[in-house]
Amino acid sequence: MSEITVGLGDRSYNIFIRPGCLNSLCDGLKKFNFSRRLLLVSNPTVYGLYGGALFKSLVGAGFEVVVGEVPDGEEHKSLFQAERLYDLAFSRELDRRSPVLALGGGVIGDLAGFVAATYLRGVPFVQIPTTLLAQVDSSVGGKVAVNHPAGKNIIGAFYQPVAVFTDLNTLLTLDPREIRSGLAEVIKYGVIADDGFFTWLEDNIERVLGLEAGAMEYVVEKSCRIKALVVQSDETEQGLRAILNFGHTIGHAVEALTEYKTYRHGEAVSLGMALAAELAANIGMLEQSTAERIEKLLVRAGLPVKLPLNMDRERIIDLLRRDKKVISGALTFVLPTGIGRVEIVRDVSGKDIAGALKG
Ligand SMILES: NC(=O)c1ccc[n+]([C@@H]2O[C@H](COP(=O)([O-])OP(=O)(O)OC[C@H]3O[C@@H](n4cnc5c(N)ncnc54)[C@H](O)[C@@H]3O)[C@@H](O)[C@H]2O)c1
Ligand SMILES: O=C(O)C(=O)C[C@@H](O)[C@H](O)[C@H](O)COP(=O)(O)O
Ligand SMILES: [Zn+2]
Repeated sequence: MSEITVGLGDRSYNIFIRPGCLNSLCDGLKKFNFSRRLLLVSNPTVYGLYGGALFKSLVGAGFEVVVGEVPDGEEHKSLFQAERLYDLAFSRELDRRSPVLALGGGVIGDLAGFVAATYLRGVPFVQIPTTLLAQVDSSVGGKVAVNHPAGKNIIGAFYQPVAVFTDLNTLLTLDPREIRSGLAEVIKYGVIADDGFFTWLEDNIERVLGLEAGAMEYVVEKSCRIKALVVQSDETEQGLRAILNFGHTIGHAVEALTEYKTYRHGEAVSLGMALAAELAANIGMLEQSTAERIEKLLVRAGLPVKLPLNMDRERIIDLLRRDKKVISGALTFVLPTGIGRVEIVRDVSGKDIAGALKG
Protein backbone atom coordinates (compact mmCIF):
# COMPACT_ATOMS: atom_id res chain seq x y z
CA MET A 1 0.00 0.00 0.00
CA SER A 2 1.37 3.42 -0.90
CA GLU A 3 0.19 6.53 0.81
CA ILE A 4 1.06 9.88 -0.71
CA THR A 5 0.28 13.16 0.97
CA VAL A 6 -0.64 16.21 -1.07
CA GLY A 7 0.57 18.91 1.30
CA LEU A 8 -1.67 21.95 1.10
CA GLY A 9 -1.84 23.15 4.71
CA ASP A 10 -5.24 22.59 6.27
CA ARG A 11 -6.46 21.19 2.92
CA SER A 12 -3.80 18.46 2.79
CA TYR A 13 -4.99 14.97 1.94
CA ASN A 14 -3.77 11.46 1.34
CA ILE A 15 -3.86 9.31 -1.77
CA PHE A 16 -4.17 5.65 -0.78
CA ILE A 17 -2.99 3.34 -3.55
CA ARG A 18 -3.62 -0.36 -3.11
CA PRO A 19 -5.16 -3.27 -5.02
CA GLY A 20 -8.47 -4.02 -3.30
CA CYS A 21 -8.70 -0.82 -1.24
CA LEU A 22 -12.31 -0.32 -2.35
CA ASN A 23 -13.22 -3.07 0.12
CA SER A 24 -11.81 -1.22 3.10
CA LEU A 25 -12.71 2.30 2.05
CA CYS A 26 -15.25 2.70 4.86
CA ASP A 27 -12.46 2.40 7.45
CA GLY A 28 -10.71 5.27 5.71
CA LEU A 29 -13.83 7.43 5.92
CA LYS A 30 -14.24 7.00 9.67
CA LYS A 31 -11.83 9.75 10.68
CA PHE A 32 -13.86 12.40 8.85
CA ASN A 33 -16.71 14.06 10.61
CA PHE A 34 -19.21 13.34 7.83
CA SER A 35 -23.00 13.42 8.05
CA ARG A 36 -24.73 10.08 7.78
CA ARG A 37 -26.19 10.83 4.35
CA LEU A 38 -23.83 10.96 1.38
CA LEU A 39 -24.02 11.36 -2.39
CA LEU A 40 -22.34 8.63 -4.45
CA VAL A 41 -21.84 9.80 -8.05
CA SER A 42 -21.09 7.23 -10.74
CA ASN A 43 -22.15 6.09 -14.19
CA PRO A 44 -23.97 2.86 -15.17
CA THR A 45 -20.79 1.16 -16.44
CA VAL A 46 -18.75 1.71 -13.29
CA TYR A 47 -21.66 1.40 -10.89
CA GLY A 48 -22.55 -1.91 -12.50
CA LEU A 49 -19.04 -3.21 -11.81
CA TYR A 50 -18.23 -1.73 -8.41
CA GLY A 51 -21.25 0.23 -7.13
CA GLY A 52 -23.20 -2.61 -5.56
CA ALA A 53 -20.38 -3.77 -3.27
CA LEU A 54 -19.46 -0.22 -2.32
CA PHE A 55 -23.10 0.65 -1.61
CA LYS A 56 -23.40 -2.37 0.67
CA SER A 57 -20.26 -1.61 2.63
CA LEU A 58 -21.21 2.06 3.04
CA VAL A 59 -24.64 1.07 4.33
CA GLY A 60 -22.95 -1.49 6.59
CA ALA A 61 -20.80 1.31 8.00
CA GLY A 62 -23.91 3.30 8.87
CA PHE A 63 -24.20 5.65 5.91
CA GLU A 64 -27.38 6.44 4.06
CA VAL A 65 -26.34 6.41 0.41
CA VAL A 66 -27.98 8.59 -2.23
CA VAL A 67 -26.85 7.36 -5.66
CA GLY A 68 -26.49 9.97 -8.39
CA GLU A 69 -26.11 8.16 -11.69
CA VAL A 70 -24.86 10.15 -14.66
CA PRO A 71 -24.89 8.72 -18.21
CA ASP A 72 -21.52 7.50 -19.46
CA GLY A 73 -19.57 9.88 -21.70
CA GLU A 74 -17.65 13.15 -21.89
CA GLU A 75 -20.71 14.96 -23.25
CA HIS A 76 -22.32 14.47 -19.83
CA LYS A 77 -19.61 16.45 -18.03
CA SER A 78 -22.09 19.28 -18.28
CA LEU A 79 -23.95 21.94 -16.33
CA PHE A 80 -27.13 20.02 -17.12
CA GLN A 81 -25.86 16.93 -15.27
CA ALA A 82 -24.50 19.08 -12.45
CA GLU A 83 -27.96 20.58 -12.05
CA ARG A 84 -29.54 17.11 -11.92
CA LEU A 85 -27.14 16.24 -9.11
CA TYR A 86 -27.93 19.49 -7.23
CA ASP A 87 -31.66 18.69 -7.55
CA LEU A 88 -31.09 15.23 -6.15
CA ALA A 89 -28.95 16.55 -3.29
CA PHE A 90 -31.58 19.16 -2.34
CA SER A 91 -34.44 16.69 -2.61
CA ARG A 92 -32.62 14.33 -0.22
CA GLU A 93 -31.60 17.20 2.09
CA LEU A 94 -27.88 16.62 1.92
CA ASP A 95 -26.15 19.05 4.26
CA ARG A 96 -22.77 20.76 4.58
CA ARG A 97 -21.11 17.69 6.09
CA SER A 98 -22.59 15.26 3.54
CA PRO A 99 -19.70 14.06 1.39
CA VAL A 100 -19.82 13.62 -2.37
CA LEU A 101 -18.06 10.42 -3.44
CA ALA A 102 -16.92 10.18 -7.08
CA LEU A 103 -16.71 6.56 -8.25
CA GLY A 104 -15.46 6.48 -11.84
CA GLY A 105 -13.06 7.98 -14.35
CA GLY A 106 -12.12 11.58 -14.92
CA VAL A 107 -15.55 12.55 -16.24
CA ILE A 108 -17.27 11.49 -13.03
CA GLY A 109 -14.46 12.93 -10.87
CA ASP A 110 -14.49 16.34 -12.58
CA LEU A 111 -18.29 16.59 -12.56
CA ALA A 112 -18.85 15.31 -9.00
CA GLY A 113 -16.02 17.54 -7.79
CA PHE A 114 -17.64 20.55 -9.45
CA VAL A 115 -20.91 19.73 -7.70
CA ALA A 116 -19.09 19.24 -4.36
CA ALA A 117 -17.33 22.59 -4.79
CA THR A 118 -20.53 24.50 -5.44
CA TYR A 119 -23.35 22.74 -3.57
CA LEU A 120 -23.97 24.82 -0.42
CA ARG A 121 -20.67 26.58 -1.35
CA GLY A 122 -18.72 23.40 -0.80
CA VAL A 123 -19.13 19.99 0.81
CA PRO A 124 -16.45 17.32 1.43
CA PHE A 125 -15.33 15.49 -1.68
CA VAL A 126 -13.83 12.00 -1.94
CA GLN A 127 -12.23 10.66 -5.12
CA ILE A 128 -12.45 6.94 -5.97
CA PRO A 129 -10.78 6.85 -9.41
CA THR A 130 -11.35 3.74 -11.52
CA THR A 131 -9.52 4.52 -14.79
CA LEU A 132 -5.76 4.73 -15.22
CA LEU A 133 -6.14 8.34 -16.32
CA ALA A 134 -8.11 9.23 -13.20
CA GLN A 135 -5.70 7.37 -10.93
CA VAL A 136 -2.59 9.07 -12.29
CA ASP A 137 -4.01 12.50 -12.93
CA SER A 138 -7.59 13.72 -12.59
CA SER A 139 -8.24 12.52 -9.02
CA VAL A 140 -5.26 14.53 -7.75
CA GLY A 141 -4.86 18.28 -7.57
CA GLY A 142 -8.37 19.63 -7.31
CA LYS A 143 -9.16 20.81 -10.83
CA VAL A 144 -12.92 20.24 -11.10
CA ALA A 145 -14.99 21.34 -14.06
CA VAL A 146 -17.73 20.88 -16.58
CA ASN A 147 -17.54 21.53 -20.31
CA HIS A 148 -19.41 24.31 -22.09
CA PRO A 149 -20.22 24.71 -25.80
CA ALA A 150 -17.49 27.38 -25.82
CA GLY A 151 -14.79 24.94 -24.70
CA LYS A 152 -13.55 22.15 -22.50
CA ASN A 153 -13.37 22.52 -18.70
CA ILE A 154 -14.05 26.23 -18.95
CA ILE A 155 -16.54 26.34 -16.08
CA GLY A 156 -14.84 25.07 -12.96
CA ALA A 157 -12.94 25.58 -9.75
CA PHE A 158 -9.94 24.44 -7.77
CA TYR A 159 -11.42 22.26 -5.07
CA GLN A 160 -9.36 19.58 -3.36
CA PRO A 161 -10.73 16.22 -2.26
CA VAL A 162 -10.38 15.21 1.39
CA ALA A 163 -9.03 11.80 0.34
CA VAL A 164 -8.32 9.71 -2.76
CA PHE A 165 -8.83 5.93 -2.68
CA THR A 166 -7.12 4.27 -5.63
CA ASP A 167 -7.91 0.59 -6.09
CA LEU A 168 -5.50 -0.76 -8.70
CA ASN A 169 -7.73 -3.82 -9.24
CA THR A 170 -10.29 -1.64 -11.01
CA LEU A 171 -7.82 -1.33 -13.89
CA LEU A 172 -8.39 -5.00 -14.70
CA THR A 173 -11.87 -4.34 -16.11
CA LEU A 174 -10.81 -1.35 -18.18
CA ASP A 175 -10.87 -1.42 -21.97
CA PRO A 176 -7.26 -1.48 -23.31
CA ARG A 177 -7.96 1.77 -25.17
CA GLU A 178 -8.57 3.48 -21.81
CA ILE A 179 -5.29 2.12 -20.46
CA ARG A 180 -3.50 3.64 -23.45
CA SER A 181 -5.33 6.92 -22.96
CA GLY A 182 -4.19 7.06 -19.32
CA LEU A 183 -0.65 6.27 -20.44
CA ALA A 184 -0.53 9.56 -22.36
CA GLU A 185 -0.74 11.49 -19.08
CA VAL A 186 1.87 9.14 -17.58
CA ILE A 187 4.29 9.82 -20.44
CA LYS A 188 3.52 13.52 -19.95
CA TYR A 189 5.01 13.35 -16.43
CA GLY A 190 8.23 11.88 -17.77
CA VAL A 191 8.59 14.61 -20.38
CA ILE A 192 7.77 17.53 -18.09
CA ALA A 193 9.55 16.49 -14.93
CA ASP A 194 11.46 13.24 -14.78
CA ASP A 195 13.86 11.88 -17.40
CA GLY A 196 14.53 8.77 -15.29
CA PHE A 197 10.82 7.95 -15.28
CA PHE A 198 10.65 8.53 -19.05
CA THR A 199 13.54 6.10 -19.57
CA TRP A 200 11.87 3.60 -17.24
CA LEU A 201 8.73 3.84 -19.38
CA GLU A 202 10.78 3.26 -22.53
CA ASP A 203 12.22 0.12 -20.92
CA ASN A 204 8.96 -1.17 -19.41
CA ILE A 205 6.12 -0.07 -21.68
CA GLU A 206 5.18 -3.66 -22.55
CA ARG A 207 4.86 -4.58 -18.83
CA VAL A 208 2.61 -1.59 -18.35
CA LEU A 209 0.46 -2.37 -21.39
CA GLY A 210 0.19 -5.90 -20.03
CA LEU A 211 -1.05 -4.48 -16.68
CA GLU A 212 1.68 -6.25 -14.72
CA ALA A 213 0.85 -5.54 -11.07
CA GLY A 214 4.23 -4.23 -9.91
CA ALA A 215 4.60 -2.02 -12.98
CA MET A 216 1.12 -0.53 -12.54
CA GLU A 217 1.69 0.22 -8.88
CA TYR A 218 4.97 1.96 -9.75
CA VAL A 219 3.39 3.97 -12.58
CA VAL A 220 0.43 5.17 -10.51
CA GLU A 221 2.53 6.01 -7.46
CA LYS A 222 5.26 7.81 -9.41
CA SER A 223 2.73 9.82 -11.40
CA CYS A 224 0.85 10.88 -8.28
CA ARG A 225 4.10 11.89 -6.57
CA ILE A 226 5.11 14.08 -9.51
CA LYS A 227 1.68 15.68 -9.73
CA ALA A 228 1.51 16.22 -5.96
CA LEU A 229 4.84 18.08 -6.00
CA VAL A 230 3.68 20.40 -8.76
CA VAL A 231 0.28 21.05 -7.15
CA GLN A 232 1.85 21.69 -3.76
CA SER A 233 4.01 24.43 -5.18
CA ASP A 234 1.33 26.10 -7.32
CA GLU A 235 -2.17 24.96 -6.46
CA THR A 236 -4.10 27.43 -8.61
CA GLU A 237 -1.87 27.53 -11.71
CA GLN A 238 -0.33 30.94 -11.24
CA GLY A 239 2.83 29.65 -12.94
CA LEU A 240 4.51 26.25 -12.62
CA ARG A 241 1.32 24.16 -12.60
CA ALA A 242 0.79 25.03 -16.26
CA ILE A 243 3.45 22.41 -17.06
CA LEU A 244 0.76 19.78 -16.37
CA ASN A 245 -0.96 21.26 -19.40
CA PHE A 246 1.76 20.01 -21.77
CA GLY A 247 -0.04 18.64 -24.83
CA HIS A 248 -3.39 20.03 -23.72
CA THR A 249 -3.39 23.29 -25.68
CA ILE A 250 -3.79 21.48 -28.99
CA GLY A 251 -5.32 18.41 -27.29
CA HIS A 252 -8.32 20.30 -25.92
CA ALA A 253 -8.86 22.06 -29.26
CA VAL A 254 -8.88 18.69 -31.05
CA GLU A 255 -11.32 17.24 -28.51
CA ALA A 256 -13.67 20.21 -28.91
CA LEU A 257 -13.38 20.21 -32.72
CA THR A 258 -14.32 16.53 -32.87
CA GLU A 259 -17.11 17.07 -30.32
CA TYR A 260 -15.46 14.68 -27.82
CA LYS A 261 -16.45 11.74 -30.04
CA THR A 262 -13.31 10.76 -31.94
CA TYR A 263 -10.53 10.86 -29.35
CA ARG A 264 -10.29 9.84 -25.72
CA HIS A 265 -8.78 12.66 -23.64
CA GLY A 266 -5.38 10.96 -23.44
CA GLU A 267 -5.35 10.34 -27.18
CA ALA A 268 -5.94 14.02 -27.89
CA VAL A 269 -3.21 14.91 -25.36
CA SER A 270 -0.87 12.49 -27.13
CA LEU A 271 -1.45 14.30 -30.43
CA GLY A 272 -0.94 17.60 -28.61
CA MET A 273 2.33 16.45 -27.01
CA ALA A 274 3.74 15.13 -30.30
CA LEU A 275 2.82 18.38 -32.06
CA ALA A 276 4.18 20.56 -29.24
CA ALA A 277 7.46 18.61 -29.39
CA GLU A 278 7.54 19.15 -33.15
CA LEU A 279 6.84 22.86 -32.67
CA ALA A 280 9.65 23.09 -30.09
CA ALA A 281 12.03 21.34 -32.50
CA ASN A 282 10.97 23.60 -35.40
CA ILE A 283 11.78 26.75 -33.42
CA GLY A 284 15.08 25.40 -32.15
CA MET A 285 14.13 24.80 -28.51
CA LEU A 286 14.44 21.00 -28.68
CA GLU A 287 16.73 18.57 -30.46
CA GLN A 288 14.90 16.91 -33.35
CA SER A 289 16.08 13.53 -32.03
CA THR A 290 14.40 14.21 -28.66
CA ALA A 291 11.11 15.12 -30.37
CA GLU A 292 11.40 11.81 -32.21
CA ARG A 293 12.08 9.98 -28.94
CA ILE A 294 8.88 11.39 -27.41
CA GLU A 295 6.89 10.49 -30.51
CA LYS A 296 8.33 6.97 -30.54
CA LEU A 297 7.28 6.23 -26.95
CA LEU A 298 3.76 7.54 -27.64
CA VAL A 299 3.52 5.29 -30.70
CA ARG A 300 4.77 2.29 -28.72
CA ALA A 301 2.06 3.02 -26.15
CA GLY A 302 -0.48 2.75 -28.98
CA LEU A 303 -1.29 6.46 -29.04
CA PRO A 304 -1.92 8.77 -32.02
CA VAL A 305 0.74 11.33 -32.92
CA LYS A 306 -0.46 12.72 -36.26
CA LEU A 307 -3.48 14.85 -37.04
CA PRO A 308 -5.66 13.32 -39.76
CA LEU A 309 -5.02 15.10 -43.04
CA ASN A 310 -8.66 16.17 -43.37
CA MET A 311 -8.82 17.87 -39.97
CA ASP A 312 -9.38 21.62 -40.34
CA ARG A 313 -6.16 23.30 -39.10
CA GLU A 314 -7.69 26.80 -39.22
CA ARG A 315 -10.44 25.75 -36.84
CA ILE A 316 -7.91 24.23 -34.48
CA ILE A 317 -6.05 27.54 -34.36
CA ASP A 318 -9.37 29.37 -33.74
CA LEU A 319 -10.13 27.02 -30.86
CA LEU A 320 -6.65 27.55 -29.39
CA ARG A 321 -7.68 31.15 -28.71
CA ARG A 322 -10.18 29.88 -26.13
CA ASP A 323 -7.50 28.09 -24.13
CA LYS A 324 -7.50 29.12 -20.47
CA LYS A 325 -3.80 29.97 -20.73
CA VAL A 326 -4.52 32.77 -23.26
CA ILE A 327 -3.92 36.16 -21.64
CA SER A 328 -4.61 39.33 -23.61
CA GLY A 329 -4.80 37.32 -26.81
CA ALA A 330 -1.32 35.74 -26.45
CA LEU A 331 -1.23 31.98 -27.12
CA THR A 332 0.78 30.14 -24.49
CA PHE A 333 2.38 26.74 -25.02
CA VAL A 334 4.20 24.35 -22.74
CA LEU A 335 7.19 23.27 -24.83
CA PRO A 336 9.80 20.65 -24.01
CA THR A 337 13.46 21.63 -24.05
CA GLY A 338 14.65 18.10 -23.24
CA ILE A 339 13.35 14.99 -21.53
CA GLY A 340 12.26 16.04 -18.03
CA ARG A 341 12.33 19.77 -18.87
CA VAL A 342 9.71 22.13 -20.27
CA GLU A 343 9.28 25.86 -20.65
CA ILE A 344 6.09 27.89 -20.61
CA VAL A 345 6.30 30.02 -23.74
CA ARG A 346 4.05 33.06 -24.14
CA ASP A 347 2.98 34.56 -27.44
CA VAL A 348 3.78 31.64 -29.77
CA SER A 349 3.14 32.82 -33.33
CA GLY A 350 0.27 31.53 -35.44
CA LYS A 351 2.81 30.78 -38.18
CA ASP A 352 4.87 28.48 -35.93
CA ILE A 353 1.73 26.71 -34.76
CA ALA A 354 0.49 26.29 -38.31
CA GLY A 355 3.92 24.86 -39.22
CA ALA A 356 3.66 22.17 -36.55
CA LEU A 357 0.05 21.34 -37.47
CA LYS A 358 0.95 20.91 -41.14
CA GLY A 359 2.74 17.54 -40.89
N1 LIG B 1 -9.16 17.27 -13.20
C1 LIG B 1 -8.02 16.96 -13.79
O1 LIG B 1 -6.93 17.31 -13.35
C2 LIG B 1 -8.06 16.12 -15.04
C3 LIG B 1 -6.89 15.52 -15.49
C4 LIG B 1 -6.94 14.73 -16.63
C5 LIG B 1 -8.16 14.51 -17.28
N2 LIG B 1 -9.27 15.11 -16.79
C6 LIG B 1 -10.58 14.86 -17.42
O2 LIG B 1 -10.86 13.47 -17.27
C7 LIG B 1 -11.75 13.07 -18.30
C8 LIG B 1 -11.27 11.78 -18.92
O3 LIG B 1 -11.27 10.79 -17.92
P1 LIG B 1 -11.20 9.25 -18.29
O4 LIG B 1 -10.17 9.04 -19.32
O5 LIG B 1 -11.10 8.52 -17.01
O6 LIG B 1 -12.58 9.00 -19.04
P2 LIG B 1 -14.01 8.51 -18.50
O7 LIG B 1 -14.29 9.03 -17.18
O8 LIG B 1 -14.95 8.84 -19.61
O9 LIG B 1 -13.83 6.94 -18.41
C9 LIG B 1 -13.52 6.22 -19.56
C10 LIG B 1 -14.46 5.04 -19.78
O10 LIG B 1 -14.09 4.00 -18.90
C11 LIG B 1 -15.25 3.52 -18.20
N3 LIG B 1 -14.74 3.01 -16.93
C12 LIG B 1 -14.31 3.72 -15.88
N4 LIG B 1 -13.76 2.92 -14.96
C13 LIG B 1 -13.86 1.66 -15.43
C14 LIG B 1 -13.44 0.41 -14.96
N5 LIG B 1 -12.74 0.27 -13.83
N6 LIG B 1 -13.73 -0.68 -15.70
C15 LIG B 1 -14.39 -0.56 -16.89
N7 LIG B 1 -14.78 0.62 -17.40
C16 LIG B 1 -14.52 1.71 -16.68
C17 LIG B 1 -16.14 4.71 -18.13
O11 LIG B 1 -17.47 4.34 -17.91
C18 LIG B 1 -15.91 5.34 -19.50
O12 LIG B 1 -16.71 4.72 -20.47
C19 LIG B 1 -11.81 14.21 -19.30
O13 LIG B 1 -13.00 14.91 -19.12
C20 LIG B 1 -10.62 15.06 -18.88
O14 LIG B 1 -10.81 16.41 -19.22
C21 LIG B 1 -9.25 15.90 -15.69
O1 LIG C 1 -4.03 19.24 -13.08
C1 LIG C 1 -3.67 20.01 -13.97
O2 LIG C 1 -3.28 21.16 -13.73
C2 LIG C 1 -3.72 19.59 -15.38
O3 LIG C 1 -3.54 20.41 -16.27
C3 LIG C 1 -3.98 18.15 -15.67
C4 LIG C 1 -4.53 17.87 -17.06
O4 LIG C 1 -4.15 16.55 -17.40
C5 LIG C 1 -6.05 17.92 -17.12
O5 LIG C 1 -6.50 17.42 -18.34
C6 LIG C 1 -6.69 19.24 -16.81
O6 LIG C 1 -8.07 19.12 -16.66
C7 LIG C 1 -6.44 20.27 -17.86
O7 LIG C 1 -6.62 21.47 -17.26
P1 LIG C 1 -7.31 22.71 -17.92
O8 LIG C 1 -7.12 23.77 -16.90
O9 LIG C 1 -6.58 22.99 -19.19
O10 LIG C 1 -8.71 22.36 -18.17
ZN1 LIG D 1 -5.23 15.86 -19.13
